[in-house]
Amino acid sequence: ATKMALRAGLRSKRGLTGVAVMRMQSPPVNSLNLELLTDICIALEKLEMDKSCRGLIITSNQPKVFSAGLDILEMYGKSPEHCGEFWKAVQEMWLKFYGSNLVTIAAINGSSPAGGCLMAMTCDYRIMADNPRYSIGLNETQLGIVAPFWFKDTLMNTVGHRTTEMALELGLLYSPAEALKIGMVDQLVPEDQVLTTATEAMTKWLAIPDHARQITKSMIRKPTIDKLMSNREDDVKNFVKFISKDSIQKSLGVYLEMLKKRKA
Ligand SMILES: CC/C=C\C/C=C\C/C=C\C/C=C/C(=O)SCCNC(=O)CCNC(=O)[C@H](O)C(C)(C)COP(=O)(O)OP(=O)(O)OC[C@H]1O[C@@H](n2cnc3c(N)ncnc32)[C@H](O)[C@@H]1OP(=O)(O)O
Repeated sequence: ATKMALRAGLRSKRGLTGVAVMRMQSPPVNSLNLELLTDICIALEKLEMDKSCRGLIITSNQPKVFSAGLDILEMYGKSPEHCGEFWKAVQEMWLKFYGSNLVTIAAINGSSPAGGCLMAMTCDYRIMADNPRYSIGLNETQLGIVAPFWFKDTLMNTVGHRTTEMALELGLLYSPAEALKIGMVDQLVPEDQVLTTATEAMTKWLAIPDHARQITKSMIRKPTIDKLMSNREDDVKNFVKFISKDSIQKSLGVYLEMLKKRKA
């Protein structure tokens, strides 16, 4: 049987129709592996084609974690072919979310490093649980790897040039309060109110006529999307070449060990 990695459904509670809630549920930490990325893309594609759907809230069913980012095990000790397939799925997820016609809101109910932060930043609006134990940011350099240009562009479009320099070069993970201050997230609320607040925010976004909002969104995001679209294959090649290096594989191995030791 295939594992359901997420649930998506149209809700009509409290008069909010046409809004899907996608809950990532890939234990233990919603790391984005090929299966979860594929499930997310298929679900989003279906919603995008469903004329009754206007908005999507993405959240996590796992305690304390929104998403741990890309699954390191998909990039560690794997063949170049596998790494290439994986990277195409990461690109696909980003392209679908960043270019979505739906109103997309991230209800960030836990930590969200690296690819998890990227996913949240593709959304139109971000609400995070106000818990100082949680963190969010693009921490790739701390793993000895380099966030590709479209991760960098997404961050720059969200928080600006100077903050991106600091955030990316140092691989900073921010507390919710810090993330709010730099504009990485838009709102903080107590943990048990993240989803209800996302629903309230959605009402505001849905009050705008879809066509006007969609054209405006596309006008702002299209240049960034086109940049990857016209470089997809080279980006895959660069990734495979980079990730296959012995030195990079070694860094990933050390990082994985560190994660395990930290737990012990
Ligand atoms: C020139 C440029 C060209 C091309 C580009 C090249 C390269 C760029 C490539 C990729 C970009 C990468 C993006 C990423 O997203 S990399 C992933 C980064 N993620 C992290 O650093 C997060 C690591 N995890 C954590 O910090 C914590 O797990 C977390 C805070 C999320 C949750 O903490 P908690 O205490 O609740 O759980 P843990 O006990 O730490 O973890 C449970 C279990 O899960 C394993 N784990 C955690 N995260 C990952 C992950 N991202 N991938 C795989 N596995 C993960 C962890 O080891 C534990 O495993 P086990 O001990 O076996 O139970």
